[in-house]
Amino acid sequence: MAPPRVSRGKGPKSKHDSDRTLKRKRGEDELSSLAQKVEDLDLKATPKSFSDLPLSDPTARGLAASHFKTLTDIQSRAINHALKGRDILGAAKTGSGKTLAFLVPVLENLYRKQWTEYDGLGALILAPTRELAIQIFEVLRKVGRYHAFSAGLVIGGKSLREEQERLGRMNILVCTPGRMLQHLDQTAMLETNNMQLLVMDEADRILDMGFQKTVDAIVDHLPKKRQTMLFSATQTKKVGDLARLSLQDPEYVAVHEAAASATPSTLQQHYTITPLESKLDVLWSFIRSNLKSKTVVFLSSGKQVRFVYESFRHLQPGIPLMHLHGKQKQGGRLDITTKFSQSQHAVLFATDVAARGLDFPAVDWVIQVDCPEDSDTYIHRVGRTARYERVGRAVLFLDPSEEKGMLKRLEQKKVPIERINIKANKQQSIKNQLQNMCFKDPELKYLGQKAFISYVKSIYVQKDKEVFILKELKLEEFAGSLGLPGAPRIKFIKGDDTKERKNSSWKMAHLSGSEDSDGEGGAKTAKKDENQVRTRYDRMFERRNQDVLAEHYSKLINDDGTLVAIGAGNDAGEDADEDADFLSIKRRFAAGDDNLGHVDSDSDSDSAESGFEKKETKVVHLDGQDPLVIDSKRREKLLKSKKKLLKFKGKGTKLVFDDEGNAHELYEMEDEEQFKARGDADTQRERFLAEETERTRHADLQDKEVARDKRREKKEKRKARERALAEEEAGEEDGTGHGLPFVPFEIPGSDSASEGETEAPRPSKKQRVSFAEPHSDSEEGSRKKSNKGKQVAAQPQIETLADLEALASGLLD
Ligand SMILES: Nc1ncnc2c1ncn2[C@@H]1O[C@H](COP(=O)(O)OP(=O)(O)OP(=O)(O)O)[C@@H](O)[C@H]1O
Repeated sequence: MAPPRVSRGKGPKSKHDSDRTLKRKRGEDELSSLAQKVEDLDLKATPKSFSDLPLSDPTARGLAASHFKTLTDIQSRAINHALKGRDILGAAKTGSGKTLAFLVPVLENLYRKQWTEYDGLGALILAPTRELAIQIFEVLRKVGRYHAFSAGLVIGGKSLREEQERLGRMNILVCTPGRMLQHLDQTAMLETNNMQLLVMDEADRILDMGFQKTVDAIVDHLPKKRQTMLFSATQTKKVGDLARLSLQDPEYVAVHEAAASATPSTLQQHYTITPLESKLDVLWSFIRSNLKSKTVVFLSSGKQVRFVYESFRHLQPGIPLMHLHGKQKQGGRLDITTKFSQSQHAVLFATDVAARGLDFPAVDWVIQVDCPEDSDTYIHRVGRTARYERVGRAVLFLDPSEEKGMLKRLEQKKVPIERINIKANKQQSIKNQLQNMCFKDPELKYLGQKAFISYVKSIYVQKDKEVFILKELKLEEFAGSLGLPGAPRIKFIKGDDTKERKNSSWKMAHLSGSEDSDGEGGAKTAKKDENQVRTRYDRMFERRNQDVLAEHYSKLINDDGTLVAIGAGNDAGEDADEDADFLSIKRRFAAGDDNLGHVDSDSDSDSAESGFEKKETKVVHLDGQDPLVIDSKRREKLLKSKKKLLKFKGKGTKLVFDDEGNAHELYEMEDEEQFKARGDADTQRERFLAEETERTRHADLQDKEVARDKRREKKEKRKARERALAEEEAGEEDGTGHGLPFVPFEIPGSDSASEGETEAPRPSKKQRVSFAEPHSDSEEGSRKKSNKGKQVAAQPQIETLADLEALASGLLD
């Protein structure tokens, strides 16, 4: 409870007191009337605009300032229920406005609970990708600009420590699951026992296999009693998922379940039968004939994206090209999303990292060059166009082997899609150009090889074998279409591949032969080559590619143990030997430095004869270690440092003495019979692990509890102090006594002090609520102005990429 305020002033004091009491009273009245309206909400009604909803003034103003007036279907059906605190399972088409459907209730429900800085974390919003989290955060900043909550973005990419320091102050967090879990595990300042709302955008993606465990662990940290909202464009009512999130009697708001199709009606969807080996030609022809469009092109892997981007860039199609995939650095990814959002005409090559949730404005086309893994992914990909009542077109390239299976899947999901044919006269082949480029540029060729391998691998691992039939793909031709002289061999299809090669035409065999000269042929064909006449051109080709490729072969193997390029067996073996040589210690040593260990020397007579400085190769024998060959100046120096040499010496053994003074090893084998009596080794190991895990978990919980208690105690004391101070200062002020409690929507990176604000007194809950109301006293104008100034200053403008990066790359930089 706030301590009684000490009255110090005279005459005007009582007037201010009564002003303040009046305002507080008005705030309370408005709040209770708002709560009553929410209570009375008719859940069967379908409101048309935001003004039909019982919303607080700050939210209503935020929505109006962001030009949101009418409600979309999902908003109209979900917000009512969510305002009443019900759990929601929301499914609606892509681009239908799901973000506001959960953000508005988050703001409102915390507002009605009079949430303040002291109440800690009130709402947690999870998104599957960093980009989506940033996007949600941006919308939150826009519509929540008149609220006084603090909000943060937790997406990794910044030091955990920096984030930790600020997390304790946040009311709303938008985050990716991995990073959030890290904080929940490690940040004692983060209190979640009071949390009110959990939201998951693209919930099905978050709940799929990759994130399941993380989500389980996050939910473990959250209070059981809370409101949970799940949203996605393709949601199922998986009982297991709902149970793991402890959803309570959720309202299932599925806007497209009743609809005739699962995709927006403004979206035209087509597919074309394009054999794998013609895909790049068709894509190129498409891009060349749509230079005045904005297009997103989906490919199955980051390596594919890189290769297509790099090779098309060389070919200069006459439209800006960009690429986005998960392996890019976060800064780069943001840079590209911003650039593509701002572009009028551009092509973005992307993996599924861009498939969900990203709201690129005005995309005309979505081209799916590689078949999506399932119909849900298809729906999310095409959803990058035709967003919020805009028109858009999507084309899916299907290999003949994929047609039947994929169309069946799409039909099951109510996706209306029609076949189109590519006009033959518009088609252009770039195969020769690609081959030429790969020939001249070994790096590009290497990228092509990686792209090939990753594509084949992606087909191999696909679950839906009715759609993805590896045997039916013409891989040699596909490799040729990427500009490669032959298909890199892949271990898991070795059997098929060998058979195929045996049966392949002479021409194909010849092609593989020429690959051999390139260092890519198999051992068999290499032998054949010895008898063949090699032209000068062949030799030039060999020389041109040798070095770079030799390096890349080893990479091909190292990156993924299962993949081997043709002929890499030989070459890689050599490389491996070379590597081994490179790593072994062979150094020169000048005599006289045998301060550690025993030294054998072996003089270099050639160098002595030649008159150069005499050097010796020596071998130092260290106790219990392999001998060290000393043959370099660096090693000479090293030998002078006992400390450095210590790392080459064996570690001492620690002995323990029993009561009789007998020495024992620290760990000794126990009596075998005794050991066996306790059960077999596996059971004992499991038991030991279980006990240790439990012990650690228990200790961890205790540590956290202690840390939390300390923090809570500190916080209570601070609160009491600040309340007293606030009351006192409010009494001394001439004006209304209401200050901006703390920076609204505190942004990662914003520093309120640096924006010229002095420390504002901490308000009580009641003050915060009444702050949202217009001031009516004589100084209202000036106060309003100054507050407005603060709000504007505190709302960082995202104009440049650097701003966005600063915003995104972690919490409160
Ligand atoms: N009530 C509204 N009035 C006008 N525009 C809106 C409204 N609600 C959302 N929008 C706009 O519609 C677009 C799509 O919204 P949003 O990103 O929330 O869609 P979504 O359903 O989450 O899509 P996805 O499933 O792809 O994530 C955004 O540009 C947003 O600004």
